[in-house]
Amino acid sequence: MSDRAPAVTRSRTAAVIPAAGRGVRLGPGAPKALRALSGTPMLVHAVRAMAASRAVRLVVVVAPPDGAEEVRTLLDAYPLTGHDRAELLVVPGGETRQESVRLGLAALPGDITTVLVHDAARPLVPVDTVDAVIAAVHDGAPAVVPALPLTDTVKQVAPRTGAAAGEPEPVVGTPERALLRAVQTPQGFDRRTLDAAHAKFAAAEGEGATDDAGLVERLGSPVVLVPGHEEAFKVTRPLDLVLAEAVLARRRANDGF
Ligand SMILES: Nc1ccn([C@@H]2O[C@H](COP(=O)(O)OP(=O)(O)OP(=O)(O)O)[C@@H](O)[C@H]2O)c(=O)n1
Ligand SMILES: C[C@](O)(CO)[C@H](O)COP(=O)(O)O
Repeated sequence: MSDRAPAVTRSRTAAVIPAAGRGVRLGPGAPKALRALSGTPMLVHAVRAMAASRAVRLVVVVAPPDGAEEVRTLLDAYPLTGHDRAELLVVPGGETRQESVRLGLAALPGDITTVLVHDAARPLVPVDTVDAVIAAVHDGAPAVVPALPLTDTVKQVAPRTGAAAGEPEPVVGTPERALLRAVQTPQGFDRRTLDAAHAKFAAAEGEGATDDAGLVERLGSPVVLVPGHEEAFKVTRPLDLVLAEAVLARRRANDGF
């Protein structure tokens, strides 16, 4: 666990965890955040990952719109202990990730100045990555994103409507891979910057903003990257569950996690 964040900043940093998605790409079953990894709900892993940072005083979990009570009950069964003892709030979410984050931000107390936004679907992010994001915000960056270089080459295609799935798609370009990064969460923000971005672009809900830093970019504010971590991958498809179980098994074997 990092001790980089001084105690004085602890009271001003909060994490918002959007956890209101269905997990359609994971296949049928409970909402994704409530599914178990090594016997513990994915959301609990994500909450612990945020609370593991000494800088994080409050974690706001954004639950499915009709599931806030169920999520509160679930989290009560996994109390935070020791270094992880942050305050926990649960609020109902919305129809899109952007709307869910906006509802989470609305629940933050007025004295919070630094906000992390972290997908429940990235349950295994290491605390050193969390602390690196927080440290960069505290050093003055208004928006900080953990990111990794790509391993696949990426092709660009033209926007198409009505094409059948699996139909061959014409390629229109190949962006230079060395200039691309795959971005993760937690993304960290100066609270006023993130509030302004969500307020200004609320009307654009569902129109292509796939992360919060993207809204800050649209504001014209600078966004910087810090190194991400391969264990911060997003559990999206069934194979990702296999990888997550393998990571947890390796952690147990290495250090009794
Ligand atoms: N209306 C929504 C949609 C998504 N999310 C959250 O945003 C994060 C990233 O979304 P994603 O991985 O796409 O999750 P789902 O939307 O659940 O997945 P899918 O698109 O496969 O249904 C997840 O923690 C998810 O719970 C949310 O809080 N509210
Ligand atoms: C925020 C994010 O995790 C950054 O990679 C990602 O954009 C979320 O996308 P999703 O389609 O909602 O999973």
